[in-house]
Amino acid sequence: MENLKNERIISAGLREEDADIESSLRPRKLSEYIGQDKVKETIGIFIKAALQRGEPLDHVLLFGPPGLGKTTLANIISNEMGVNIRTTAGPAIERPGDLAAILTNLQQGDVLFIDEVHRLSRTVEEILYPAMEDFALDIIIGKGPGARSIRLDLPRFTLIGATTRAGLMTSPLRDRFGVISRLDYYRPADLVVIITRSARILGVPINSDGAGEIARRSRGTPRIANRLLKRVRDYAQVKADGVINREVAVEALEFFEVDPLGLDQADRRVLTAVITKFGGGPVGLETIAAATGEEAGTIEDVYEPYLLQLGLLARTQRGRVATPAAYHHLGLERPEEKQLTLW
Ligand SMILES: Nc1ncnc2c1ncn2[C@@H]1O[C@H](COP(=O)(O)OP(=O)(O)OP(=O)(O)O)[C@@H](O)[C@H]1O
Repeated sequence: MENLKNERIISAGLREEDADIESSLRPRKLSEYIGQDKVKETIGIFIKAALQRGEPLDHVLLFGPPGLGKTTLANIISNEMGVNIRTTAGPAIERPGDLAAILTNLQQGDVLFIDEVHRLSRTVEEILYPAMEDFALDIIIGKGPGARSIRLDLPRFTLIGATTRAGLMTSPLRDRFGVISRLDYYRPADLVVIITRSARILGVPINSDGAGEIARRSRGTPRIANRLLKRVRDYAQVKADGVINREVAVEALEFFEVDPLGLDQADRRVLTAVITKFGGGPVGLETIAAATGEEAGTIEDVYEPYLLQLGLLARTQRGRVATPAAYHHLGLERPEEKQLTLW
């Protein structure tokens, strides 16, 4: 499923093709971080207060869908605090010893960024509790009745945890973060600013209508916006004069089969099946899966969230239902309307 998610041009996950531009496009200062005003303001206040007191920043938990800028924000925080950042991810820390090694190598004030923090194992998490709370590491020496615990002091550090699934985190871990910030999908106007900035850095000529068209089809996600910009740039270079205006953007995105709402063919196939094969629903997930040749889990995790968010699909107790907006978007007639025309 991970693979399938990533095969799509509009997937929010990190793809190999993003790697070359992601680091060059990443804003370095809080003032360059676009959108997410509430999060930016909150973090800005905490950074300022910590700097004034000459103390490390409290632990920060960032949560929200992939590609919205959690890693970017963690790097900005360390930059603004003037400290080093050490980056790792939940699944990469397999044993308690791995985490102990990382923690004992930190300097005073350093940021430890743990992506996918909800995927830490319980035994690793238990090492983290005293580390976050008391800046201490409890080590057990020996085995059986003779075993004893010694406490090692750690430098005062800031843990920044990132997760797409805050609900999967244990509450003892969640409770140890002093600052919890939720990142939300970006408004098209913010994405226009991000796309225009990225185009400037990449040296791509674009006007505001061109940026607007890419923004509307980017699913509220900067990572997708930057990826679409790159694809449209190639198209503009080969099929037009290199300049991205609305016409070129529309043509290119249609060529890549990303429609005006940011849906690709796979999203439309699911939606069309609900309408044309099941009269618009309600229809169960398993039945949609059988009709489209996808797995039920994939539909639920990959396709459905964005369709629900756009209000094209609704979840009812009896199954999934296509909304009037879905008929409208696909240019299909609703059954009631058909009856009316018959009369
Ligand atoms: N607020 C922003 N302003 C400008 N660019 C942004 C912003 N947020 C993200 N980006 C761009 O989007 C790309 C993806 O961001 P980032 O890697 O931080 O996402 P993420 O939320 O950590 O995703 P994941 O958790 O999937 O790794 C970055 O290359 C960055 O250039």
